Order: sequence, then structure tokens, then C-alpha cells
Amino acid sequence: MNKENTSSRLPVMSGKRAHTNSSDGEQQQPAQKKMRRVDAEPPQRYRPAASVVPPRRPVAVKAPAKALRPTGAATVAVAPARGDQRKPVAAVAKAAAGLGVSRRPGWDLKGKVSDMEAKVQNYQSKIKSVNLENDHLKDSITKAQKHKAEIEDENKGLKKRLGDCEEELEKLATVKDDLAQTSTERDGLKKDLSKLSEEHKVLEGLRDHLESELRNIQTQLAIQSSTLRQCQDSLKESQELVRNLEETVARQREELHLGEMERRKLHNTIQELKGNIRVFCRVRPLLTGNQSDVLHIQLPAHDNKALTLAKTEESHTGRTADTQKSYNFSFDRVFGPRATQREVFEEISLLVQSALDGYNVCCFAYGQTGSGKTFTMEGGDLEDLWGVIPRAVQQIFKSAKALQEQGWQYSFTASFVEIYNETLRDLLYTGKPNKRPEHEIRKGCNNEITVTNLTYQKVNNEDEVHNLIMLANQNRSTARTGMNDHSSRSHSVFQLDIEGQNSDRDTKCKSVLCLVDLAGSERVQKSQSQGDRFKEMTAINSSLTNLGIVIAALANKESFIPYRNSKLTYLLQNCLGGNSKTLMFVNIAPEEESFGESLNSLRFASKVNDCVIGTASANRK
Ligand SMILES: Nc1ncnc2c1ncn2[C@@H]1O[C@H](COP(=O)(O)OP(=O)(O)OP(=O)(O)O)[C@@H](O)[C@H]1O
Repeated sequence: MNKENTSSRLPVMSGKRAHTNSSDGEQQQPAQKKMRRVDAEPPQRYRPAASVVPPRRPVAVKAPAKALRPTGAATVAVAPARGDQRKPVAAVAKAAAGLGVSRRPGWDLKGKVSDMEAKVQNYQSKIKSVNLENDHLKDSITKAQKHKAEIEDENKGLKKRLGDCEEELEKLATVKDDLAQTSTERDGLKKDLSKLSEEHKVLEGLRDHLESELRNIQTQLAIQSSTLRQCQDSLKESQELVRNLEETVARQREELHLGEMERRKLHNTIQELKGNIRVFCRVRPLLTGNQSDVLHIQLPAHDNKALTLAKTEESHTGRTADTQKSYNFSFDRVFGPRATQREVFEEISLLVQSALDGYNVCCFAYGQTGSGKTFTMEGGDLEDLWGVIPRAVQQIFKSAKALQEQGWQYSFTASFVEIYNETLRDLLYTGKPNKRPEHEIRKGCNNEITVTNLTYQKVNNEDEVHNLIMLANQNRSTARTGMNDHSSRSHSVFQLDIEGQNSDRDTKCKSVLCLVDLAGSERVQKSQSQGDRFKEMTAINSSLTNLGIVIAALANKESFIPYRNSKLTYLLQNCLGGNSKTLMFVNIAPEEESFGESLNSLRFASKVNDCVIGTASANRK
């Protein structure tokens, strides 16, 4: 280090050259003077020069390389690289420092001067070199300053650019945030997009499906439109057909109505021809024993209208043979013991039809106790065993329904009354037994017969009537236990008031169907009956006798008909006589001991059968 500091890179004057320059006398003097000072402090004089041109300074200015290369400093810096220029400077320095120069003895002034001159020359050379170097350095400084200015400019530019870049960077940072946000949004949107894509796919699938369905529907629509047109055409045809049919129906209705009226007329004519009062005889089967044991009642196989009662009378004296007595009877119809309820009803169903046609109809069963009156009129619980009343009710409601098609509307009112000892009892009564009201038969101004306080029950169907019949039977059985079974000794009268209206034709009809189970007709010897029994029998006989009288009076067309003689005839007033059709069942018990009663019943029935009552006319308005 010291070596470097002490050695100058400046070119050192060679001794030869010092000699050459020594010819310049003016320059040698100051050189000699200066030599002393050089001797005094030779290293200090070179140090500044070495510090002025630091060997590495130009190299330190590295950036920008482009700007450095052309400067003079580079040239100065390169100087050490030359090498050969350094050697003279070192030699001069050595010389100046007295190195390599042998110390001259005091007397060798010449030598000393020569050394001094060499030193001066060396210094001058150094000065030149320094000046040159200085110029170079100045030039380098200028260039460096210029370069610095350029760099500063450039730096400014760069700073400005840096600012711009920073600004841009800041902006970019915002943009980055935006970008991040955008990226997040994009991710979200991507997800949404993927979802939407899926949905889109689904929707597309749905659309395809719907389109396919639409095509199907359109096809169906086209087919249905075609069908509709066909239907419309056929509807028109049908409407035309319906109009024609309606006209036909109206015409046929008219014809039907006329036919119905004609039928009623003819039906009535037939009934009249058959007789407005008819008598059917019915023989009850034996309840015990063999039917073939019944010998006294003969029913001819070929004639269902005849009956013979036969009896062998023993000779009182025993001298004459027993006499055979026969009693022949003829009625509208005779039913043997094997006749079913259905067969019996078939014969009277035409009469029941007359009731719907507006004719009063009365059907009663006459006969001794136990001869089968109640069985004939009411029958048993099973449908096969149904008697006249339930079958008549069934037929009435069935026919009424059928007649609805011809515009007929019917209403029905039922009542059920019992006559015991000339006292009326309401069999449809549902109040307290001790509060039973009294009843009176009244005749209204329109000749209608009504019973006061009697239950007149509107009925709409068969079942309702059956319920009423059951109620009546209950009432009768209650009376039976309380009053020593008077049912056989009382008349029961079931009455169905029928009102029909054909609003299309403004036609109305009104009639009464009376179905009567009479009290037992057996005659009891006056001597054998006493008290209440005698009173009962008197009442029964009286009413039955009056019934016969009334029928006979009607047959004889008498001016006065004694209806009021008994409650029974008074109640049945409208069902007997000119405006009605009457059917009487005479019931016969097959037991031989009943022969007498049977004979009496048949005689009574024969009298009735002989009657021809008026000409029935329908109650039409
Ligand atoms: N045609 C018949 N076939 C079968 N059984 C019958 C027939 N007629 C009546 N009977 C039976 O004979 C019995 C007496 O008949 P029913 O009660 O009808 O007589 P009735 O004349 O009404 O007697 P009453 O005057 O006492 O009321 C009953 O058990 C009944 O079931």
C-alpha cells in the first residue's frame, strides 16, 4: 500500500532525458531550488496526484456502460493498463526520492545538480503528465457531469417512469383487487354458468319432452278435432233424430193416453160385465189331519166356480135309508184348500187396478171365526204368504209409478179402523192408551165419509204402508189381551184414499180402496151366550145382517139404503153402491163340525152374489 502510495503512475523522466532537458538553463535553477524541498518531503508532493486520479475511480462508474465508454476518464483509467507508462513515473519517483541514486558526496555538486535537474525534469514531466491527466480528468468530469446530467435526466425519466409505473402499479393493485374480485365473480359466474348450463340442459330436455308432448297433443287435438267434427255432424243428426223421436213420443204419448183412457173404459166394462159385486169362495185347508178326509165339501175339478156341500142325514126312525143332502153353490170363483195367496190375488188384481183408475173398490172377507179371513186379507210375514192387503198395496204403488210416465201423479192416505160392538177404534193410534179419543163417522157436503179424530197417514211407498199394518196389528194384539181377544169379534177396515192427477191432460181422479176383515159370522144360540158375549154377537150379527140388507137394497135399487143402521155399512157407504166395485170373499172352514156355519156363510154369500149393483162410474173431474 505504501508502495502504491509512494509510487506514482505518472511517467518518470529517464536520466538520459534529464540530461537532454538540462540544456534549458532557466528551468534548471528553480529545479535545483525545488530539489531541496523535494528532498525534504518528496512523498507528500505526490500523494495528492495519486489521490486526484484514483486508479479505480473510472471503473467504479459502471452504469450505464454506454455513457462511460466514450469519456476521457476511461482513457485515464485505462492508462494503468498500458503498463509501460507507469514504469517511467516510478523511476522518476524513485529518482525524486533518491532511491536508486547513490548518495553523492558533499563535494559532488555537479552530480547533485544533475540529480536535481533530473528531479526537476521529472517533476515537470510529472506536471505535464498531471496536467494532461488533469485535462483528461476535466474532460472526464465534463463528460461525467454530462453523463451525470444525462443520467440524472435519465434518472428523472426513470423516476418519472417509476412514478408512472408505481401509479400504474397502484392502479394495477386496484386492478389486481378488481381482478381478484372479478376472478371470484368469474368463479361464481362460472359456477352459475355451470349450474345454468345444467339447468339449460334440463330445460332443453324438458323442452324436448314438452315439444314431444305438444306434438302428441297436437296430433291428438287434430284427431279430436276430426272426432269433434264427426260428433258435431252426428249430433246434428241425433238432434234431428231426437226432434223426430220427440214428435213421435208426443204422438205416442197422446196415443198412449187415449189408449190408457180406452183401457180404463174397457177394463171397467169388463168389471161391469163380471158384475160390480163379485163373490169369491175360499176353502181353508185342514189345519190338522188329511185333506182327503174332507168329504162334505166337493169342488168339481172341471168347474172353478162351483162348490157343493154334502151331508148324509140319518133316518130318525131308522126305518128309512139315510138321505144324502147336497147344497150347490156357484160363485165368481171358488178356491180350494190348495190355492195359493198369489192365485187368489191374481183374480182380484184387476179390481185393485180399478181403484187406481178412479173407481171405489171394496173387498171384504166374510166367514165364521177361524175360516181364514185374516189369512186371506193379511196373510203371513213371508212374501209368498202375503194376503190381499200387502199385495194390493204393492200393486198400487207399482202401477202408480208406471203411470208417472204418462203424466200421472198419485198421492195416498192410509187409515186403519176397528169396529167392535159398534164402537170405532183407531188402529194407527200412537198416543197414551187412556187418552184414546172417541170417533164419529161424518158425511161431508161432497158425500165424503170421514171419521173424526182418526189417523189419516200420508204414505209414499209400500214400506210405509207395511209399517202401518204392523202398527195396526200391534194395536189389535194389545186390545186382544186387554179385552179377552175380541179381534175375531171385530171388523177391521183398512182404507187407502187415492188421488191421481194428470197435469198434462188436466185430469184428476179420486177413489178409495177398502179392504175389510169382517168379524166371525158364526151364529150363537141366544141361550148359549150371555152378558158381553151376547152383546158382541148381537152387534156382529146386526152389522153383518145390515151389510146384507144394504147390498140387497142396492141390488133392488131401493130409494132408501139403510147405511146408517150399522157403523160398518155407514163407514163403507162410498165403497158400496153405484159408484163402487165390491168383492166379497166367503171363507169356509173344512172341518165337518163347521158344516152349519159354512152353509150359512155360503147362503149369505149367494144372496150377495145374486145382487147386481148399479153401474160404477169413475170419480173423474
Ligand atoms: N188358506 C190357508 N192356508 C193355510 N192356513 C190357513 C189358511 N187359511 C187360514 N189358515 C190358518 O187358519 C187359522 C185361522 O185363520 P184366520 O185367523 O185367518 O181365521 P179368521 O177367520 O180370520 O179367524 P178370526 O175370525 O178369529 O179372525 C190360522 O192359523 C191361519 O193361519
